[in-house]
Amino acid sequence: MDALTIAQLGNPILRQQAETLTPSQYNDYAPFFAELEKIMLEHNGVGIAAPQVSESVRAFIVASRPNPRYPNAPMMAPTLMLNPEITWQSEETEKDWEGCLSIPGMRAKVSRSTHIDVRYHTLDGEVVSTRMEGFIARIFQHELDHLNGIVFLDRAD
Ligand SMILES: O=C(CSC(=O)[C@H](Cc1ccccc1)CC(F)(F)F)c1ccccc1
Ligand SMILES: [Zn+2]
Repeated sequence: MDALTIAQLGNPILRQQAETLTPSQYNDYAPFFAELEKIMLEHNGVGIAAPQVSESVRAFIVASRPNPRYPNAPMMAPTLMLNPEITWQSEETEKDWEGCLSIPGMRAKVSRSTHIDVRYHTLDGEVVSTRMEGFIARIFQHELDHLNGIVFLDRAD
């Protein structure tokens, strides 16, 4: 597999509805997901969605960690989420800064639900249902938007 590159705003791939992955595809995509995590870390991202490297499938990585903008962000191991969904989201929202590897140099404040219930599949086919809050919930909502052709500037207040 040749090196992945990050699609920039204007690339139509970022405006597509990504395709659901079938469990039989999970293992075929394992090498791609490893590359996806690598390029996210190379760019100091706290998340990345498959369409951002021109693979329009419903998968992303969430990798919260403390950073200058969110010093008390929780430290979490990069987590690959397949066919992710929000099953409930709080009415309560919070505005905060976001960035995007596909829109370098831009920052904007975006309102996101402060609490969400999510469901996703892991590479070994487990179904995970859990509640997220705060910065991790923000990253999840940002990445899920990428699977639906939405970028954070579309939601900037
Ligand atoms: O500029 C970045 C990297 S942008 C980033 O990591 C995106 C994820 C993200 C950053 C901040 C809030 C929500 C999501 C990754 C993307 F573009 F692939 F989705 C940043 C990192 C931490 C906090 C704020 C900004
Ligand atoms: Zn983004």
